[in-house]
Amino acid sequence: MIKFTNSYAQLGESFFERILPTPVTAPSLLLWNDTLAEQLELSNSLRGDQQLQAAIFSGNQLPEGSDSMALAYSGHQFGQLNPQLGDGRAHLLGELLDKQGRRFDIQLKGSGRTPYSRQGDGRCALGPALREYIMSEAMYFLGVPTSRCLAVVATGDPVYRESVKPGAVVTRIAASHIRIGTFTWFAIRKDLESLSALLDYAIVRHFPELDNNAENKAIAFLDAVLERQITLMVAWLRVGFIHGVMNTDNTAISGETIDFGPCAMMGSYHPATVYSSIDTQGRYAFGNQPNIAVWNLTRLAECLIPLVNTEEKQAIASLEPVLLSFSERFDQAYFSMMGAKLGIAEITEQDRVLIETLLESMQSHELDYTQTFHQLTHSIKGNSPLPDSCNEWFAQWQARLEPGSQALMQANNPVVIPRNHHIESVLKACEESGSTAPAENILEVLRSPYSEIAATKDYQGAAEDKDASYQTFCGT
Ligand SMILES: Nc1ncnc2c1ncn2[C@@H]1O[C@H](COP(=O)(O)OP(=O)(O)OP(=O)(O)O)[C@@H](O)[C@H]1O
Ligand SMILES: [Mg+2]
Repeated sequence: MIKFTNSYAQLGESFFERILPTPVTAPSLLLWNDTLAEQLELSNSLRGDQQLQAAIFSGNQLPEGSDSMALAYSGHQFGQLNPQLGDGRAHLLGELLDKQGRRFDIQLKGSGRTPYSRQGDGRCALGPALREYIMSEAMYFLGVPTSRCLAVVATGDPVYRESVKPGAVVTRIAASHIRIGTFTWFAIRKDLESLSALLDYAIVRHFPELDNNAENKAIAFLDAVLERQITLMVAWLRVGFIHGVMNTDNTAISGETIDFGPCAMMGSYHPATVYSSIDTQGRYAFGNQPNIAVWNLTRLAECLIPLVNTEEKQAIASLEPVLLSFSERFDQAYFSMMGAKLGIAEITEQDRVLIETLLESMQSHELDYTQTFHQLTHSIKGNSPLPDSCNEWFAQWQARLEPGSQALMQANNPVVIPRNHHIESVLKACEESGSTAPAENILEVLRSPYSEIAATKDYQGAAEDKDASYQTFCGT
């Protein structure tokens, strides 16, 4: 038996709608994350029974102890408030404790309509389900805080997008699904009781080190969420990740990456890199992500105002310094990370110049972000892999290196990332052949992104056109 617990359900009816997944015609298990299943102690109860796994993780069979629900949340989408979002195609089955006692949500995505579906069909196409699985797995092994996937189950039903696609349900595991938009849901409805209960719950679940009885707990909470967002942004910037749709409904309080809809990896270094077809203004461009994180945190701070002080002005005066601290704290964390990418453990003012100069050259020469740092890692005692105009920079950098530099660089510079064109061709191959072998092959490589295995070289190459024409799409 799966040992579900349902702590979120205890928050009460204003937080969700109880709703069962809609059954599918012919569930068949495509991907199964054995290590994750093991970590969640699921393996014994499922006994490697693929039919049972397919039945449960398509939504056809509700496991005992599960309390299936769609969660309520709002969200600022591209800066505009959408008060009425919520899980329109997802069902939280319940929570599981892993071997270390950490609590995780088990959620189906693509599992049918809910009261929050609006015009949507509640479904997910196979390609995006596989994409979410592969990308989140890659991020996890790159060392980026992220939700993960346990399974992808084909439904046997068509989904209607720009063309007819095979449908799938993806099972997501996350530290929780509390989003900034969850706070917004209650704040804009002026439901202070629920808002306050949500804050208490989020503190217990994600920040147990904070004192839930402290008078200033909302401020301490904002500070803790902000710290996790800084860690997340720095991790994204380290590996070249572009989330693509950093709306407040896609920003988890836990600080994990969630929603891999239109995400992509940057090829050639340029802070303005955008691949999402709907992000015409570059709001969610690679280098703009930290700015958006602050923007999103400001929306969270607004929700917290009534919990800080009945005097709005005083509440704002207490919350504002936390938001204002982002810039300096992020700056420190960012340059420290970039220093590590260059093998420098403790960076100085001069090192900052060294970092910025390199980035400028990479931008003007359109150098590949991942390949350049990987090559630098291997050129510590060798020749420069950079264009001749960077020779002076290269000499300065080499002179700055320390005994631990190479190990530091190896730990911070992946040898392989889930490159856009490789991911797309894997998804296409899976869709056309009906086999998941191409996905399993790339996953094997992406699960050791800091060391080269036999197949790594097949996935290291940049796209011929440097992704100039690459586009990602939302709502798939
Ligand atoms: N096919 C669909 N049917 C119903 N609702 C949908 C569908 N696709 C997206 N939505 C809803 O639209 C909103 C925005 O979608 P978005 O693409 O950000 O999220 P998502 O990928 O579905 O889910 P998540 O953020 O949980 O990963 C969400 O409320 C989502 O539930
Ligand atoms: Mg979303």
